[in-house]
Amino acid sequence: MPLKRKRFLLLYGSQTGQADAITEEILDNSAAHGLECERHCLSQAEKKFTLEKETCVVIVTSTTGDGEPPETALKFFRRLKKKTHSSDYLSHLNYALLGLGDSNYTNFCNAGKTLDKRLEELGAKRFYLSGWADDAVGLEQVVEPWIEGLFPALLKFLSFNCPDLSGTSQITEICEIEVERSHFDKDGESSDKKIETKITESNGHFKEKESQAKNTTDSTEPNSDKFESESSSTISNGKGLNETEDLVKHIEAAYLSINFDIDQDMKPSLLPSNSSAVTTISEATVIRTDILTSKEALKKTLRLRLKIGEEFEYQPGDSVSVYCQNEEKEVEMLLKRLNVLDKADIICQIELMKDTKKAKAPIPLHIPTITTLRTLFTYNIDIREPPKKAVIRQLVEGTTNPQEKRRLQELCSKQGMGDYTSFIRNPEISILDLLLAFPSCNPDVDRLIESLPKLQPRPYSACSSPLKTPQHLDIAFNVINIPEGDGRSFARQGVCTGMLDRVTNQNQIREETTEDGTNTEIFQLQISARPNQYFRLPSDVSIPLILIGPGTGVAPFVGFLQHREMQKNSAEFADQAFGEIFLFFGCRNRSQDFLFKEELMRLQKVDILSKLYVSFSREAISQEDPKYVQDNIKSNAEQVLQLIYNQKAVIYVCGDAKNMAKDVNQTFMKILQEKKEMTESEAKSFITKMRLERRYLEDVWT
Ligand SMILES: Cc1cc2nc3c(=O)[nH]c(=O)nc-3n(C[C@H](O)[C@H](O)[C@H](O)COP(=O)(O)O)c2cc1C
Repeated sequence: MPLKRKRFLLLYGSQTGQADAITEEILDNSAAHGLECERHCLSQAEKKFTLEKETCVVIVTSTTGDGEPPETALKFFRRLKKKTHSSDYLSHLNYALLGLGDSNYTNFCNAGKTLDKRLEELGAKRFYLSGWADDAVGLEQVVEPWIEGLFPALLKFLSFNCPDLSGTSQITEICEIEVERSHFDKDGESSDKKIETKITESNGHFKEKESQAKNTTDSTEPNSDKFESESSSTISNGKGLNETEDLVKHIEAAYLSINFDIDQDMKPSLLPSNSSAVTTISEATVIRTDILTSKEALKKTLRLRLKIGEEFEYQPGDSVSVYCQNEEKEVEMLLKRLNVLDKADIICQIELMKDTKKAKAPIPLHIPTITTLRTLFTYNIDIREPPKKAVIRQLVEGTTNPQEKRRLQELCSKQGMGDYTSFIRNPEISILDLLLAFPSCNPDVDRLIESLPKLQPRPYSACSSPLKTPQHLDIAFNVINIPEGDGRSFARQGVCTGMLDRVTNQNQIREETTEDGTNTEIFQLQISARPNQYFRLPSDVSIPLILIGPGTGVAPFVGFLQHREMQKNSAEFADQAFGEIFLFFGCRNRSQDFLFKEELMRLQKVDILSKLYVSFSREAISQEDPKYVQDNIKSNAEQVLQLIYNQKAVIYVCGDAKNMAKDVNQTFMKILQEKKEMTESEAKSFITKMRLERRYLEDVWT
């Protein structure tokens, strides 16, 4: 009788596909370690798996929104949260947890951390140290060592707990695993030091012993040259090719094949039939496009008016996901570089390879089975995202020139982590850039389809109110322009903002007007609603609002203000007192990028907006002139604190997470210390309390 393989359950909660891809990798590695792995999305709880029946689970979950679990995991989290669960509810369960997050957000890895805490509260035991991977510095810095250490931990745990092997159900032996990981303190602040963490398990408890080690990523500086520069010797550290090869992980087993020998009358589909399993996709028509910035402005900001169907529901504060497509020219260049231009428009079928060695390989959810290569690379696959190391590993296979091969090996090796960050991740190198820089690399298209990620829809905040324009929804965004250089072989626009700019180009209007405008049907878009559970107006209209949104961060607040205007004018709220609204907006220059200027001034005139504070960063001459939103918050500290203290105002922050949201937070800390004579820790607790009460809300992006 064949020996029964040791089994574990693998779960993922993913918003944009990274946790999904990471668990794919774990699944792929499981068979090689002689383990049986059952992988499910957290949305499948109670359908495909039940935690109550499991003994060993590995969970990878990201965080989204303002510290929330991915949408697909919400139900799972809610179920675990139930107060009726006893403290030994999951005492039979042993788990390993990897949280994905981004330390630019205040609640770093909050979903993972909340889950970790809850599992512990319910009696589950960790058999491996929880990892917190940071997208701000590169997930792989934690993910790779975490996965490397996971398998020995799993094998050790399952050996002692697998009845057919040891006959014991208790962990009796000390499990010692060494992992290197980036370290984050309790507040989610990223430390630039690499921590060597020694985990020692004894009777189900872990002790952490930390010693600082050198940060490997700071040894190389970005280099704008092609990749075969002298820096290759920096990575290889004097070691020969064979030694580097040892460190390149195995290539995932091939599992997809493209069949061109099919009925050419079949209709290719743009989206796979199962792509809308969780989300409802609706049609919207762009009926008006305004340029909100002047010709002289550094960036072009567009406002698009979308005609939506009755079924499309949203609230101010919500976002809308726009399904986008890659630029025609870029797709053409890539297909050409892959030597498949001659087959690009032939209808083909994407099939599972009959003899694949990949365990339980499904056709990825984002890939339609009947398609053409051009359709696939235009609508379904992300060709811009810097190639992950798994993709580079595949490129190594298809590369003939030894020097190029070696360089690619280095870039996806453990030692090449620093170079990967400097040369691929930071300059946002695309698969096409990489292929153009490595001319002897000719990968199989089938393999690339397997490993390139899904082209994700892009979220934009609604900047309108359904009360004011029930048939329309407005969005506003900067058109992203990325220059050539730093390894990028050509100048490009952002995938979605570039697409929206191109398709509306002929119909863009510059003067801002508040009238309904043209109703020419410009372009048909596919969209889905992305509700923002907390970033909403309070139902009590008497609560004052402090809105902080420089640049396009002001977008949701235009929706908030229009909504309040409609409420104020309606019979339903006739006898109600409305709370004050302060808006802190910031831009470079009043004549160039004062977005929604007319509309905001109108809203102030009709007394919806109580105070409009605008800072112009490029106009400030003296030290006293407010440069940024936080400067205006500081100079109006008394009034702001009065609203917060005496009237329980809600603070909303929207825009750049990297600098602005952090600076605003710091400013509130400072004014609380200065004006309310708090200590630093009291001010911190005050803001934390406001966050917990959902009175300090952020909708920020990196
Ligand atoms: C809209 C949005 C909101 C996010 N909010 C947070 C957050 O509050 N805390 C955090 O640590 N990471 C946050 N992130 C970062 C993601 O967790 C991180 O990029 C992760 O790798 C995504 O994994 P996924 O693709 O599996 O969802 C956010 C990302 C996006 C796009």
